Amino acid sequence: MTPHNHAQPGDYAEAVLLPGDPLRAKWIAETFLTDAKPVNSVRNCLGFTGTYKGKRVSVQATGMGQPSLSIYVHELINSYGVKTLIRVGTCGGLNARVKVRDVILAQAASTDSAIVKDRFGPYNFAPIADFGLLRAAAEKAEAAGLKIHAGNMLSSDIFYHREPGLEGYGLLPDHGVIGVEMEAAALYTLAARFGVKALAICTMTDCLITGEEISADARQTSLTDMVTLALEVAIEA
Ligand SMILES: O=P(O)(O)O[C@H]1O[C@H](CO)[C@@H](O)[C@H]1O
Ligand SMILES: O=c1cc[nH]c(=O)[nH]1
Repeated sequence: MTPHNHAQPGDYAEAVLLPGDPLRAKWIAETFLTDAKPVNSVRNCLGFTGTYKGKRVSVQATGMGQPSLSIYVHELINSYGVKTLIRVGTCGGLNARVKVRDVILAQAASTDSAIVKDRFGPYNFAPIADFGLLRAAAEKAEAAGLKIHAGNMLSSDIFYHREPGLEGYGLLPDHGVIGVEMEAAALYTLAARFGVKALAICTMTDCLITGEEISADARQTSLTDMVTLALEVAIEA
């Protein structure tokens, strides 16, 4: 069907979860979905469709970074008719309020990426989450007693900055940017361009202030909270 996806038309549900990691996509399909079937394995960027609480839902890995996510998201929207895209990612923490294992809803996504900046000429476009998805996620998290933070995420093209810790992020932490990952701004920009809904939910796995990192076991548990929240939002979108 596309250079990056051999799924057939109709293979994807209208709502798709988007982890960066293909093995996280497999884990989500095997752990949370009923009757999950593989729909894509081109480049090992795995995709699956199954059901959650009786509703059809898919999961598709995007790889790391905004160019990679943009390819998968562009094709999911334009070749497979996907209408709701929810990223389920990991992120670094830029604010002392956010503790490892906390879940962040990316209300907006700042970026250093040319993939967003170069599109709008003299304007600074503000990539934002779909308000309905954001509100649903906040309400469901609260009802479940899950601690969340909603705020401005940084989607950076750079994982390893030259400067250590927070120094690589300039004035952003002082302006309320609470976490750093590598995809949400491109996801929000594509969703805006094609008139579909998107939200990025991330678990904070490494704090750039304290250096604290999440263990493999704890990571699994925390990702369960995030994935369950994303699935609950996806089936009602
Ligand atoms: O865990 P994922 O979803 O891949 O997200 C984060 O992890 C990767 C970097 O380690 C980047 O893709 C970043 O956005
Ligand atoms: O992109 C990412 C993801 C996790 N931690 C970081 O510092 N950056």
